[in-house]
Amino acid sequence: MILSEQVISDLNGLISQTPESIRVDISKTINDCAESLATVFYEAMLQNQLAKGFLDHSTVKERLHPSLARWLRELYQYPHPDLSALVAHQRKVGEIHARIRLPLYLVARGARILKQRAYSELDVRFPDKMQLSVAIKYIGQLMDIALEVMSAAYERNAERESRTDEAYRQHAIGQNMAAERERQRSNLLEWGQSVLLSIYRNSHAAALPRIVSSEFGLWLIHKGSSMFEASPELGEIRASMDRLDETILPQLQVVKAADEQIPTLLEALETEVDVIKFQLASIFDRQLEVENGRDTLTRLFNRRFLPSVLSREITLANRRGEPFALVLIDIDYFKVVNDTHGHEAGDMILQQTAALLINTVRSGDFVFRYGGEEMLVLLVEITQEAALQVAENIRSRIEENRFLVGGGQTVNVTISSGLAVFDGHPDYQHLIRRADSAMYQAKSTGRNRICSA
Ligand SMILES: Nc1nc2c(ncn2[C@@H]2O[C@H](COP(=O)(O)OP(=O)(O)OP(=O)(O)O)[C@@H](O)[C@H]2O)c(=O)[nH]1
Repeated sequence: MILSEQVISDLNGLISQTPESIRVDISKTINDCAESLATVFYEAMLQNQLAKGFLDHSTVKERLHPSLARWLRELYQYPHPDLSALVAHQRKVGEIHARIRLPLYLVARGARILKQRAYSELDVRFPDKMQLSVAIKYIGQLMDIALEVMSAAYERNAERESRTDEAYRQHAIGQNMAAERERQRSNLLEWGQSVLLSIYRNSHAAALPRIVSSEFGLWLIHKGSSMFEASPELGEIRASMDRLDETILPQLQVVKAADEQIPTLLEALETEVDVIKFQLASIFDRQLEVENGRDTLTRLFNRRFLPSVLSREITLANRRGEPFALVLIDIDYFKVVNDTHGHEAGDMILQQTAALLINTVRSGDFVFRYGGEEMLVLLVEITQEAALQVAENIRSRIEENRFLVGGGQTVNVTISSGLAVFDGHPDYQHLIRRADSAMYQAKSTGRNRICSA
């Protein structure tokens, strides 16, 4: 049964369980106090700092109050003219909440406030305790059902929006990073020069160009911040920009051409520009490294994509009833290999290990570079027995392989693996933790072996 059918059947159940006389009285009660409920709701929500951000706009204020009162009257109307229209309306409300990105917990908080207030109204209107308890149940359950429909619609929409956000981010990232890096670097330097030129020409008393409105500043705020979302460098760049615009430029603005303060201020300006230059280079370099989600050394999938892939595989495994498996692989004594043959040799071994893994698994499987010398293989639609077979195949092929390390030399390495088959737990971290402890068990029981979680 799809959600709306289920909900309509629940609504019908609730209505038929609740005596008509009570539904009539509730409808009257809510009708009478809808305005005051909306007022209480609004006052309580405005005390919440976050809710305030969503509601404290005059248009919202003017509209929300009457529309909340209308919504309450419709929800508790007697008789309900059309349940599917009522459900469709709740869905629409959920979609609006998703569009404005109103957090779900605030909606739940709002519903709680309304229920509490409505219950105290009922206390007055239903002196009979038995009737009061039926009325409370009716009010509470009906609001819970409305909330359930809203949440489902909310989730669907929020997911769609976040997919679009991600697609946009990927598109932005997909642009020519190397060219963009040079362009923004030169925009930044150009801004610095324009400040110097204004001072040199002594025309700076009028206005020095603020970095935030420069070509570089506009790019950073409108494009850079979505391309490099959540990078720590962004915060550093913004802080430097603020110091430039709020402290250094205003001071430069008021000094005279020959003022001896000028060199100190220009030095401070140069330092901030250097900070931005450095952070910008590091942010771009990291992004270039990620290059379409592949690790630059091994060309394997980057670990960054692991949560997305695992969440998707868990959904697929549940839907198709076919488990998948993780094999966490760690090269044994890799530090010794590095120390003996050099870091470059180590890099070459990592590359050859990655190629061997890719050539051993099916094309529907995934291979990630999990850490320095750790790789993670995700085997789709597989049983425990078959996964163990694949892991053993990988182990023996690595053991037998002669890895080239330059200068015509070859070395042998072994790996320790931890195998964990999806056990139905919805949190992917749980599966990774199981593979991880199995791998440690393989290490502690002698290496060059596979342990199952
Ligand atoms: N060449 C190279 N070495 C790396 C890379 N990433 C990590 N390493 C090295 O891998 C080594 C891992 O060492 P440890 O974690 O101590 O483990 P181990 O020597 O492999 O020993 P066991 O795992 O206990 O068998 C460290 O020396 C890292 O420097 C890389 O990209 N290239």
